[in-house]
Amino acid sequence: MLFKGGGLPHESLALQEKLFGAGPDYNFMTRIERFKNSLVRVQHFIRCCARYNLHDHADKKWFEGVAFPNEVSVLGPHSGMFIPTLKEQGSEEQIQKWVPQAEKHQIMGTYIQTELGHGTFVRGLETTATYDPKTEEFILNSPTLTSIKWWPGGLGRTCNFGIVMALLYIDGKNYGMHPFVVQLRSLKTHEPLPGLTMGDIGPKFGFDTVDNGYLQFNHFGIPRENMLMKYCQVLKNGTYTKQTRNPKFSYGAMIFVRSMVVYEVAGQGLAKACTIAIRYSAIRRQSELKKSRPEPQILDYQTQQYKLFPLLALAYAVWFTGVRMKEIYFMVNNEIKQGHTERLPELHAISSGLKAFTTSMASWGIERCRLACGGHGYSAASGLPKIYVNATGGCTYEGENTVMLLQCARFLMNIYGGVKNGRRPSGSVNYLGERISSRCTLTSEFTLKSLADAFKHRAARMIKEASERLNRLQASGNDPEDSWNLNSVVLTKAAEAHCHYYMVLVFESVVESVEDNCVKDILRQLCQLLALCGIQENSGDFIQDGFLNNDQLELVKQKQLSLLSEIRPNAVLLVDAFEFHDVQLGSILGRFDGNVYENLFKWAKKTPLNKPEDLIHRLLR
Ligand SMILES: CCCCCCCCCC/C=C\CCCCCCCC(=O)SCCNC(=O)CCNC(=O)[C@H](O)C(C)(C)COP(=O)(O)OP(=O)(O)OC[C@H]1O[C@@H](n2cnc3c(N)ncnc32)[C@H](O)[C@@H]1OP(=O)(O)O
Ligand SMILES: Cc1cc2nc3c(=O)[nH]c(=O)nc-3n(C[C@H](O)[C@H](O)[C@H](O)COP(=O)(O)OP(=O)(O)OC[C@H]3O[C@@H](n4cnc5c(N)ncnc54)[C@H](O)[C@@H]3O)c2cc1C
Repeated sequence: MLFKGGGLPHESLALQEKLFGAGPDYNFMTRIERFKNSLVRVQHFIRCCARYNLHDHADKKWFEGVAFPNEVSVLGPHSGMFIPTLKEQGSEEQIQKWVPQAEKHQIMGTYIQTELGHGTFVRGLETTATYDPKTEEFILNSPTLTSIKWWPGGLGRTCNFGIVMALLYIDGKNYGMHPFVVQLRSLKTHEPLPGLTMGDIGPKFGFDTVDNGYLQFNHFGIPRENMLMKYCQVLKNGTYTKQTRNPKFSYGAMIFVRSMVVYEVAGQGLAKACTIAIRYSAIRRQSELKKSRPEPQILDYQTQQYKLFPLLALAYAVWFTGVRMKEIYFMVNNEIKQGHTERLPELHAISSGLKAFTTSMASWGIERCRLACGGHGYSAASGLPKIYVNATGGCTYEGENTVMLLQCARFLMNIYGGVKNGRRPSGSVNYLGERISSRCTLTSEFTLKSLADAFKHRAARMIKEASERLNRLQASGNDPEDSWNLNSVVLTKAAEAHCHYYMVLVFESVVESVEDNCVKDILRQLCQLLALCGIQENSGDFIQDGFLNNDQLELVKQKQLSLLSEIRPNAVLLVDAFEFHDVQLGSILGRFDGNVYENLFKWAKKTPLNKPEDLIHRLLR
């Protein structure tokens, strides 16, 4: 209950739905079967929403976790991007027109931005929306091969609507990228409308249950009222008006999803992988620690603990950081709605930075969990391959991670430059205005404060050095853009250090807020381990300026190792506390009842390759 709040009743309801709990095994299906199966589940999910009166997004999420374990369904882009963009960018009239239909799933939409030639560089998108005052229509067109829309989830076969991001042209003038609501398929026949060429982009690394698609416009007309007009309007006669506003408001959908991904993708994915690997390591016995004694649980090997417990600590850290990220998003978004846009740059920076930092760490961590399960980890029965291929998508979608770190760094450079000119920073960067001690206060006690301070020192120093290096590159004759590029590796590392500090700080604040002393002690150990592993893995950053010395580094190593033994008795309980149901884990290795071998054997017998009458059998006979 530490994590889930009021979610459990909905989860139990979802688990009672036979269609979600049973059915064919995902691992034995072809891609088309996986997709069809997911659609059947989507329809059943929609029926459940009506039956149980599920309107609140959080309530629906509990159902989705059971209905679509470790995968994204076409409901992801619909409820995560289509509806939020309508709500955030539409006028009151437009919201009234489309949101109720979308929420009742009478129309299904997606977010159509990326093109064959451009994903990262949004200003390089080529799709045009040209206003024709005679017909009062926007004419959408794909002028080049590279302008074909490519990737949007649900576009291939499912969605009948989409929000298309396109360059607005009026009277030959380009007004930049704007969002347009576009009907894509007939509501009667589900066929693509004339003027549209569309389909699925083909098999991918993961995301089998999503029909990521392509879309080419051939001078396709949509009514004037279909441009989302909360912030900008095109009047009937073609006059363009806009509220005084930040032009980056049209990037709002991206900030929203980035903010959600930290918890929904990185936090959940890594916590599930740790649950599987740690439970399995308590079941699996191998080799001998002492002659003539029973084989130990592999979790008793220090090296196994060294692989898994830092990841467990990371899973908790990312989970807590994800919860905090969501809170910050909703807080700042409310401020923005009331006209206070001051914190938008910080929100953009922290959501970009944390999205990148946590999805990269989680992706790496999930793969480590798989390796820690030995041979059985390589089997699809472990559930880990599916978790990995879907979670690692988060490193690319919604802004490729390096690019996102550079956006975070850009903000950090702006803030640091401001501090040099006497401005006081606030929020997540207020430490850049502090006098940071160059003396390390770490002692063998390793208080959370002293650990967080070490990360603060590292982030502040790396940001300062990145800024100074940028200035030096410019002073030596490089233009600002070349200087940025020549400094970009250093900049991404500074952004990572900032995010790392933020994560340690969030974890520390959670530990401080816990009242139960026993829980507090255990969480403190995890937080210490997270921080100590961070110091050791990045030790160069901490010793480069003499902040940490060799003796202290030795203490760090010793404490890390002693924490492994301290955490061991609680390790299984700590993953059980995530409260994932077996259905959500989709893993034989991670089963709650521990019946691993018996079920692996049953599962293997069911594999389609063992069916007697098939082509392979005839060929081999
Ligand atoms: C309770 C509710 C729960 C709901 C749950 C929802 C569930 C969601 C979870 C989802 C889980 C799974 C679903 C997954 C489904 C997959 C969906 C994937 C969808 C997509 O991928 S959509 C396509 C996404 N595309 C991108 O992200 C493109 C990335 N590129 C960019 O964003 C930009 O091009 C850029 C890299 C940021 C550069 O932009 P630009 O060139 O315009 O800007 P500059 O670099 O020149 O900077 C200028 C200036 O603007 C600032 N800035 C940039 N972006 C923003 C922004 N978004 N907001 C505010 N400010 C921004 C920048 O910092 C500069 O500022 P400065 O001049 O320095 O002050
Ligand atoms: C599973 C999945 C689902 C998706 N769903 C959607 C969707 O629903 N809707 C939608 O519109 N899009 C969607 N996308 C597209 C996605 O948003 C883009 O793929 C993503 O933004 C990355 O852009 P890109 O493909 O252009 O990468 P590229 O920019 O081509 O990246 C390639 C490499 O170039 C580097 N690079 C690029 N620019 C810079 C730079 N300025 N500085 C330094 N390095 C740089 C990157 O770091 C990376 O290493 C999806 C993608 C995936 C994988």
